[in-house]
Amino acid sequence: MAGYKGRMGSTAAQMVIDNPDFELVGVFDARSQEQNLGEDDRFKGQDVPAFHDLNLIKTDATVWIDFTIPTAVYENAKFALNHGISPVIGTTGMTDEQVKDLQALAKEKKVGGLIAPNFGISAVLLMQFAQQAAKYFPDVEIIEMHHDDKIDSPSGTAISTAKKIAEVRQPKQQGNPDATETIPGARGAEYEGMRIHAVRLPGLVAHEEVMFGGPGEGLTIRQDSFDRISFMTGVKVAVEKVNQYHELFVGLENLL
Ligand SMILES: NC(=O)C1=CN([C@@H]2O[C@H](COP(=O)(O)OP(=O)(O)OC[C@H]3O[C@@H](n4cnc5c(N)ncnc54)[C@H](OP(=O)(O)O)[C@@H]3O)[C@@H](O)[C@H]2O)C=CC1
Ligand SMILES: O=C(O)C1=N[C@H](C(=O)O)C[C@H](O)C1
Repeated sequence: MAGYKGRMGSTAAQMVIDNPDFELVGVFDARSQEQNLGEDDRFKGQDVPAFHDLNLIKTDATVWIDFTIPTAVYENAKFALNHGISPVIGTTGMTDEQVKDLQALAKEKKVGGLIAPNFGISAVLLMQFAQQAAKYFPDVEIIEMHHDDKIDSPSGTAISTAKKIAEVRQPKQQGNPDATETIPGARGAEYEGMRIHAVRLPGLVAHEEVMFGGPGEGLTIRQDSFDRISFMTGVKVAVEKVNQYHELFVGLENLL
């Protein structure tokens, strides 16, 4: 469990501990000085080795769960694949090239893995519904909303949503071609003509709206994660199934 000190990593570590079919055999966090998970007040009584240096990890783990940071996840996933450990990656922010590299490595090593920008069922369905709607409504704006500790934007879920829409939509510049921004950035990020907006506020967890517009009508699709427990069903499914495969999938829907 890489990132076990964090919001998602600690939630996922608890899910693994609580599941009689799983065994938590190690935790990894770059900055923590703990030698054992049990030193963390949230996990008193646990006896699980804690690692802090990728190169010093010795483990018989079969699955590597990663909820870390965008600048660390690629090397973490490469380590896992090179050691025959199936990565279950929730961490967002990798480049398309990094993902392609990991997929090639997984094929070479014949190790199954999953990168899922969102393990929430509501988010997986939102992305599928948005792709369906985009066939009829090419004008779309994505508004993702998260807690104000999130470091990356737009969210991996919003980027994944835009990519799924782009699969069924011709690139199209939206709005007035002569439009100007009185304040730079007012129209948000742009992806193949679509606009993506990132809201960061305390009190939020993870939410996304996809707004479509057409002549005289509109369609809004929304998903909400009110608690990080919402991601755990997807993580559990991924941990149970990923070893059955010999390639690295992108998107939880590939395992559902
Ligand atoms: N796919 C999904 O369903 C979801 C994905 N996410 C993604 O998960 C990631 C983590 O989110 P969140 O838990 O909120 O973030 P946090 O900042 O709470 O947790 C990140 C953790 O990673 C640790 N870390 C940093 N560098 C390394 C490293 N090199 N190796 C191991 N651990 C490291 C941090 O340690 P330290 O604090 O000591 O620096 C921290 O404990 C983000 O990319 C987010 O987008 C979040 C929710 C759902
Ligand atoms: O940082 C978060 O919290 C989340 N990040 C993921 C993303 O970037 O899409 C998934 C979810 O939205 C929560």
